[in-house]
Amino acid sequence: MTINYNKAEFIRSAVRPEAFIRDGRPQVTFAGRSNVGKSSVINRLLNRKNFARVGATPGKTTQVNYFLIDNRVYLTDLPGYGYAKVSKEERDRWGRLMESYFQEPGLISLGVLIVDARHKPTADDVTMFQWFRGTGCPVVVVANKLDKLKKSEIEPNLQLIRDTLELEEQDCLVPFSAEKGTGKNELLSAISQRLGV
Ligand SMILES: Nc1nc2c(ncn2[C@@H]2O[C@H](COP(=O)(O)OP(=O)(O)OP(=O)(O)O)[C@@H](O)[C@H]2O)c(=O)[nH]1
Repeated sequence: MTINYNKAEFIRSAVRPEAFIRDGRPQVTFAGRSNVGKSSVINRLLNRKNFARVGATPGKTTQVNYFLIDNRVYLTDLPGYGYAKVSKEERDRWGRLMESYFQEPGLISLGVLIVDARHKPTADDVTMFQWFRGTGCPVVVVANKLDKLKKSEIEPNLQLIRDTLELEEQDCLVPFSAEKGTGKNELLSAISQRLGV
């Protein structure tokens, strides 16, 4: 039975590893640089306007947010990274939380890394991709803000993303626009296919 993304509820924010959810349901984990449009992508998937936070002060909160979809699957929202104005203390807190998250076996069923379709992925994007890889889970890469590209720029930019992240044949790169809704169905079916639901 397909997942009903209209049935989504916020469960909790985890600021410490003790609060990570471990109840056996599959978890689809979203990560991305601050301001890449992660909240907008999540809102688009869930057919909501202001469900996941959009446009708040970038990088202000270091917490893992859990949304339960259709009572079956968690959408796990990792705190954004790479925001220059974050204090060292906040960055360290982020690092410790992520270390715990990625080190714990079996937490992630599927990784969704959101990058900016306009730019070469940053060193932080590459690191995050490798962390996902390191868990052994499948990873889907979403190239967001596609609407900001000229048609002629799309293919070269996607290739740059593939090359920089060293994507392999089986890896999925979904061109996406949270603004326009482009790529939504492709992303939903990539998720379903990889979760086997
Ligand atoms: N043109 C365009 N703008 C987008 C798109 N997705 C997001 N934005 C804009 O990008 C800005 C950042 O979006 P957010 O969804 O808040 O980004 P975020 O990654 O969740 O940011 P943090 O809260 O800092 O982690 C907002 O002004 C959005 O309206 C898109 O596909 N196209």
